Amino acid sequence: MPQLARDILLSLSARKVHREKMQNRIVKLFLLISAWTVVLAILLIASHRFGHRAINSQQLLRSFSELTPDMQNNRSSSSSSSNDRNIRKSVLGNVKNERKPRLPNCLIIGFSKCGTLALRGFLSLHPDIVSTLREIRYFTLFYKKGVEWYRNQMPPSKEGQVTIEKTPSYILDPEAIERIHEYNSSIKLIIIVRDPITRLQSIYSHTFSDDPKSLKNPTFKEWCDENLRRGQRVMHVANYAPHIEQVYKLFPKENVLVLSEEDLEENPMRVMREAEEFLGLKPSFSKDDFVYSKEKGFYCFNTSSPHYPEILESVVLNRKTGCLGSGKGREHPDIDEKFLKQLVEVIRPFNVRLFKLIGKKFSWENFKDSLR
Ligand SMILES: Nc1ncnc2c1ncn2[C@@H]1O[C@H](COP(=O)(O)OS(=O)(=O)O)[C@@H](OP(=O)(O)O)[C@H]1O
Repeated sequence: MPQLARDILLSLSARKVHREKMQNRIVKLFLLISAWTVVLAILLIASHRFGHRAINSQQLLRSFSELTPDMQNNRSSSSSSSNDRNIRKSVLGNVKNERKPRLPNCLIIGFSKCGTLALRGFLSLHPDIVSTLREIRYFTLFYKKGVEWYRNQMPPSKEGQVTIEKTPSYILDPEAIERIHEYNSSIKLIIIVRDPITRLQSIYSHTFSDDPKSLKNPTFKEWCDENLRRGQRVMHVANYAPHIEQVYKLFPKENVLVLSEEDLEENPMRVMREAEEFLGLKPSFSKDDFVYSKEKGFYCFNTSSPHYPEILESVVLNRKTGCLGSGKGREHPDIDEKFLKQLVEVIRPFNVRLFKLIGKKFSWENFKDSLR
C-alpha cells in the first residue's frame, strides 16, 4: 500500500474513534441534564406543595416586606399564581395571630377591696381578653424599669385581643394617672367602687386578718375614729370622687367605665355584658360560666364550663370549687347603729358628689334611706 493510502486510512480510523468519543460525551451530558431536570421538577413540585409550611413565617414575611409596595403589587397582580397570594395571606395571618406579650390596652385602676380581682378574673373568661395574673404596679412603683419591662410582664396575646392589667392603687396616685395618660391617652380604664362603709369594713378585716379575734385589735369604731382624727383612711377610702375627677381631667369619659362591686356580686353576667360593650368585644359570656356558691356567698367560676381550664392560667383560685381564695369574703365587723348613723352622715355628701360626677347611682345598702 502506498504511504498516502495508509495515512488516509489511519486518519479515518482516528476520526472514527474521536466521533465515538464525542457521541459518548453528548449522551452522558444529555443524561446528566435529564437527571437534573427530573430533580428540579421534583423539588419544584415539593416546594409548591409543602414549601410555605416549611419556611419560617417570619423569614417569609420579612422577604415580602423587603419588597417595595410597588413590587408587592406587581407581584400579586402580575403573578398568575394565586398561590403566592395565599402564601402571603397565610403568613400575614400567622404573624397577626402570633401570641406574644403586648402592652395593655385596658387597665383596672381601682379601687382596692371593691372586687377588682373577681372583675379581672371574670373578664378573662372572654376569648378576646387576656390579663396579668398579678398586679404589676408599673405606673406607681416600677415606672423607671421602662415600657419594655412592662410589656414583658404581660401574658402572650394575639393581635386584636384586649390585654388587661389591674393595679387598684393607680387611682390613688395622680402621678400614676398622668403617666398612664402619657403612655396611652386613648386607653380604656375600668374603675369599680363599693358602698364606702362596706369597703371600710373590708379593709378593717383585711388589716387584722392575721389574728382577727385578738383583743389587742381596736374595735371597728376605734379604728375609724382614729383614722377620722388623723383625717386619713375614712376620708380617703370613702371619698371616691376626687380620685375619679383626676381621671376625668385627662381621659374622655367614654373611655372610663365605672362599675359597682354590689352589681358584680349580684349579677356578674350583667356586669360582664357592660364591660364587653365598653371594650367593643363581641358578646361571649354565658350564664353557664358562673355558678353561685352558697358557702362562699359569691358567684364562682363554673368548673364544668368549657372555658374553665383556660381560666386557671389567669386567676389563682380554689381549683375544686372555682371560687377565689380565702382572702375574699372575710367576715366583716359589726357596726353599732349609732356609729353607723354617724358614718352615713359623714360619707353621704361624698356619694352625692360621686353620683353627680359619674352620672349614675348605685343602690348602696347603708345609704338606702339617706339617698332617696
Ligand atoms: N365573685 C366574687 N368572688 C370573690 N370576691 C368577690 C366577688 N365579687 C365581689 N367580691 C369582693 O371582692 C372583694 C375584694 O376586692 P378586691 O379583689 O378588689 O381586693 S384587693 O384590693 O385586690 O385586695 C371581697 O371583699 P371582702 O368580702 O371584704 O373580702 C369580696 O367582697
